[in-house]
Amino acid sequence: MNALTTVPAQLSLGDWLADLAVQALIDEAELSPKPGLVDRRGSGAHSDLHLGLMQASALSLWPMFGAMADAARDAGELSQPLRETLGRLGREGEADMLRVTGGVNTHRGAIWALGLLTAAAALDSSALGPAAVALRAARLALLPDPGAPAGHASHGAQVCRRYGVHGAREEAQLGFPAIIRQALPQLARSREAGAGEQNARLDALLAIMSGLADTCVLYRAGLAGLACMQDGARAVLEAGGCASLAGRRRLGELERDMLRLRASPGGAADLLAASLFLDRLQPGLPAQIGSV
Ligand SMILES: CC(C)(COP(=O)(O)OP(=O)(O)OC[C@H]1O[C@@H](n2cnc3c(N)ncnc32)[C@H](O[C@H]2O[C@H](COP(=O)(O)OP(=O)(O)OP(=O)(O)O)[C@@H](O)[C@H]2O)[C@@H]1O)[C@@H](O)C(=O)NCCC(=O)NCCS
Ligand SMILES: Nc1ncnc2[nH]cnc12
Repeated sequence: MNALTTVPAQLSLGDWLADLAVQALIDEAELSPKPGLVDRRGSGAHSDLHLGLMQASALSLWPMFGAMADAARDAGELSQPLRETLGRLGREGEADMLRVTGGVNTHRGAIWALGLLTAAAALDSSALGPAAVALRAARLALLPDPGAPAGHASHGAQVCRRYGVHGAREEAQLGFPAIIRQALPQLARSREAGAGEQNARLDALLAIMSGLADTCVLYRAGLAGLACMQDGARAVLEAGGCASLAGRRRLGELERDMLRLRASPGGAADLLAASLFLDRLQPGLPAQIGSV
């Protein structure tokens, strides 16, 4: 029994969804060994991040996810005012995150992906299958966000323009294909093959990395770095995945390459957290979550 399976009678839909979102972020951060990323072993390719900071950052986002879910439940339908509220809550959540981390960007992409998915889940808690939730999130992401600051050239915006790739915005607008077509099917296959839960989650991360245009990797290591990440991740899966000796050797090689390039797949990590969130939603609403 744990806090996720023992749902107290008083938990509201927003509290439940916020719990799942934060737990997914903590599970992602703690999952080890992840190539180039912060995990239980250390800081990966980062000099300003560590596990404690990732955990504190994840916890700081709980009120924001709850507020996004409540806003969506109250709105009851996809609408422009709801999109504007979510944008405002996302920016406020980002400011809270930066206060907690002393200005380090830990979870910007996760606020975006998990914020949309949390709101999408709350919009219709009778349809919590991954594809249905991702589709509602995509429809939210397609609505304009007039409150977004103009003229800010984020890392993602810079490399999307330079290399002509799709970044976090388009991933959401397309209905999270990296999650729906790569991560969740791989998670199911690896579990089915008896890989064990941690190896299955690592395999899901690698499935995302094998195709994603991760703008964090592109910003630090360019197209050659991105190709190295994608090829290396595919090689681990083709060798048998993280539960196999050959796959583990390939994972070690990928890690050495990522550290040499100072490349960290932060976008893929966010999408793994979003995948774990959708995976936990699949059984549907627990009976104890009612009209609170
Ligand atoms: C619309 C936004 C998504 C803005 O997106 P944009 O691409 O313009 O901006 P970025 O600031 O680059 O943020 C995108 C973050 O998304 C993650 N990501 C990257 N590639 C992908 C992808 N292909 N698909 C999905 N997600 C992706 C990634 O987040 C992780 O990386 C962060 C660290 O990044 P960065 O600071 O660039 O990297 P460092 O190397 O550490 O920096 P240096 O040390 O080198 O200086 C980390 O936080 C991870 O989370 C990208 O960073 C959206 O963000 C937006 O509009 N937000 C405003 C409010 C809003 O609407 N909120 C949500 C409402 S529901
Ligand atoms: N585990 C992790 N390491 C580095 N950046 C990240 N962004 C999201 N999760 C991350």
